[in-house]
Amino acid sequence: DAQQKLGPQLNYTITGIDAGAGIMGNTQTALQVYGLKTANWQLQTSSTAAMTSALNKAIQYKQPIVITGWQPHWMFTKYKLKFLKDPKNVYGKTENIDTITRIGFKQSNPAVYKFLQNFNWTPTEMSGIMLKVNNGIDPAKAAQAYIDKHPQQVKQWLKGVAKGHGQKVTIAYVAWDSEIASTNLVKRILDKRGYQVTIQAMEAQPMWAAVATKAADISLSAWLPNTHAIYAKQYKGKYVDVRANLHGARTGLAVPTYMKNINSIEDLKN
Ligand SMILES: C[SH](C)CC(=O)O
Repeated sequence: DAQQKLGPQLNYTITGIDAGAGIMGNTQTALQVYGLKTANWQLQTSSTAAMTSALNKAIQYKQPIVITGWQPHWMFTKYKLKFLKDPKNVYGKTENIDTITRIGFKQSNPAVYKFLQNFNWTPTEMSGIMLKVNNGIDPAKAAQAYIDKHPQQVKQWLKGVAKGHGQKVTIAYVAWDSEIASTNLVKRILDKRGYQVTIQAMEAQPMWAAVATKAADISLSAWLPNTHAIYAKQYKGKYVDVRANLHGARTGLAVPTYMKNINSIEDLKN
């Protein structure tokens, strides 16, 4: 009930995702700077799937829940959620999702590099594929459906991109819904253009390490300037930031809108 303190109702727990995600590091910082750690609050590490199923259950029973949330993501389409205000700006304002490559990729595969310079889309366009995959459609099929629906955009992305002859390309990503969408779309387009694309899912830190050690050629999943700042710093000089492939992303703590009296991270202490 509204009177009972939120902390005990939630066992002082924020429901998180995979440990290496930047949003998790930012949330640990938030626990410190908002004085929540001293108030017994903790961050539960799990996975995107576990977090979204906990969210689904809480909403089903109209129970309180605080999650690590981000846009673009289907959870904001499927459920009525709101970000908690972040007066200390721990999570930063809007984020970009950047495309990064290993050093030397432009020289070894100028055509695919050209594609990466062209590739960019909006949160709404990404959400189209994300929702299909969330509804159980195979990511490759959801990607093909996007290509069929956006022929002009795909033609633009392929402008000046020479056909491949089976050259191998490796894309590393983290299995967040947003990255499953972008990685499968780019794989599909480049495979059809004659390249042989392998996609590898891993945790965030190994993804950056894979590009930095040239184990992978590309990642479409660099959340910057804030969320992956720690990795960008750790691997400074060991990757090429080609461009933002999406603008207007965002991360933070989020709650269902029925939690009327919780509107800021500060309110968690009440
Ligand atoms: C969960 S967001 C997609 C990215 C991140 O937190 O590292």
